[in-house]
Amino acid sequence: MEKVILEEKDAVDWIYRGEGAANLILAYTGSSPAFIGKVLRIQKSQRNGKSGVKEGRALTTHERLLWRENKELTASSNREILEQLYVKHVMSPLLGPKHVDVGIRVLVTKEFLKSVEKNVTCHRPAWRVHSSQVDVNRDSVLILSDHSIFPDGLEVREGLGSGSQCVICLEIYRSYVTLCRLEVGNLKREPCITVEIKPKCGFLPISRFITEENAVKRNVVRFRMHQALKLHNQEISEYSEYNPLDLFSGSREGIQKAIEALYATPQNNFRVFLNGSIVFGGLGGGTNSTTVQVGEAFEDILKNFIQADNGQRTTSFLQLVAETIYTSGALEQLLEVQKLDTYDIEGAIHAYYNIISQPCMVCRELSKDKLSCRYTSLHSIPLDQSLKIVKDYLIAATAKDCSLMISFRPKEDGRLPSHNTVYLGSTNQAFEYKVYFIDLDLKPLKKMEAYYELDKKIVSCYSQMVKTEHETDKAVTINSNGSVRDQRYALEDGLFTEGCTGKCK
Ligand SMILES: O=P(O)(O)O[C@@H]1[C@@H](OP(=O)(O)O)[C@H](OP(=O)(O)O)[C@H](O)[C@H](OP(=O)(O)O)[C@H]1OP(=O)(O)O
Ligand SMILES: Nc1ncnc2c1ncn2[C@@H]1O[C@H](COP(=O)(O)OP(=O)(O)OP(=O)(O)O)[C@@H](O)[C@H]1O
Ligand SMILES: [Zn+2]
Repeated sequence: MEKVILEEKDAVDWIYRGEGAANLILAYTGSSPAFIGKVLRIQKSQRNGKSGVKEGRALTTHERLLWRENKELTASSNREILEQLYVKHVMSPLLGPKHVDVGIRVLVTKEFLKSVEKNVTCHRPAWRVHSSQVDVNRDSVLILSDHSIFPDGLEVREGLGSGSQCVICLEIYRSYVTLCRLEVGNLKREPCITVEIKPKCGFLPISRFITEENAVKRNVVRFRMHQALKLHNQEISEYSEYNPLDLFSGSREGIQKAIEALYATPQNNFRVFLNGSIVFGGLGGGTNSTTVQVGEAFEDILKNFIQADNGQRTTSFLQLVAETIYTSGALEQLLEVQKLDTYDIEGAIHAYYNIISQPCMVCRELSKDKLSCRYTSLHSIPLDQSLKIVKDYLIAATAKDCSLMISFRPKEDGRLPSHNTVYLGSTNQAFEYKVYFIDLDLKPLKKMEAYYELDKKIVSCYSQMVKTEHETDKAVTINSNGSVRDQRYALEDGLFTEGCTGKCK
């Protein structure tokens, strides 16, 4: 595989699958056994004249200091290779290698990247096209397993010659393919359904470095507070019902509640794919991503998958997802990694200034009465301790931002199971499943100040919203179970004006 170089002629075999802020994901439609069942992860650059979303250089001087104990990382002179090494040597051991695909880098020509860019543009959400493009200055891309299919179930049908039109997907192929774009990942005998979840932070911080005015952070989970700011910035149109504390609760009931809430308000936290094609949730990532929800038709999509009466399939499917999360235990591992953030940004930011040997901007801004020795003492800790605090904070940041892909296929009697099995009691069906973490990127050290600023904005916006709400005594409804109804936060935009100081990013 190392010797392979993807050239212009190969671009036609790769079709748009999805994207996030930094990467484009393409699925393979060609016939090379080396690529069947794989996706390409290609880095993008911003359309603002900068050379790349993430700088081409590997680690900065201060990052070298930060990661000095991880020799594999500091030895790398190239950011792309570094990203992969970070997943391999830092995140994979922490999350469990069976849930992480480190991938393989393959060389690409500039013409390949240019051609890919041209081919996929019409499939990308316009707002993503507007803000980013394929970074054609990269000389390699990452090949990963396609987590939304079970490639060992593929049946290769008779190929399509160059110039022929496929009767299934109606595309005219410019080179020979054995699987059309819709067939890649399409299991002939049984369908594969994949759920993608971006769980975000699953615990309440208890750090003693959280100031009194931010004490609300100890009681309200970050995701829910962030919703207020996103609503204010019109990045979302309604308040999510999802509470990460439920998903990470470790209880069947809590997980089930979280999955139902994600289904009700998916935003960029929940997507469903059928044989690799998105059938529920937003395409292209981001909270304002193109919506391709199918509403009630989702029942129909589940027809060949969940053996239940019409109207009952979605419920059973959500049960299956919840049961799998409970059984796999993957989220327990993820939570442990997230909890490496023990100081909270309000503590870690001081250690950051120690590392970069700059006067602490936070201590400088805290008025004398608020500047307790709790913070000043952080400036006299040994450098090693500062390095550990910030390193752990950044690892936790990766774990708070990654996603989980869970794929299912019905278990077949004749086939030796190659994956774990989960049983769905309501339909009396057994499924094979696999669970993978994706997007385990290294967070740059220089983001620490932005993290601190965003944290302040989130708390400020949320606190202002609650204050206004109490003052106006409106929109608080009590559910039959006694809990306060979440949608009360979907208040008019005008209510946020005082507390919110700007954009969240
Ligand atoms: O800061 P957050 O919690 O909003 O997370 C960012 C995500 O926003 P979200 O709230 O999940 O919609 C954001 O997701 P979207 O682009 O909004 O889909 C990114 O994942 C971002 O990471 P990076 O800058 O691409 O490395 C994420 O930034 P990090 O904080 O993980 O660095
Ligand atoms: N290995 C994979 N198999 C199948 N689909 C994938 C895979 N990796 C990513 N995807 C799809 O592509 C989308 C974008 O990928 P990814 O999260 O890696 O991009 P990103 O730019 O790093 O995201 P972010 O905005 O969080 O930085 C994912 O949300 C997922 O739907
Ligand atoms: Zn300080």
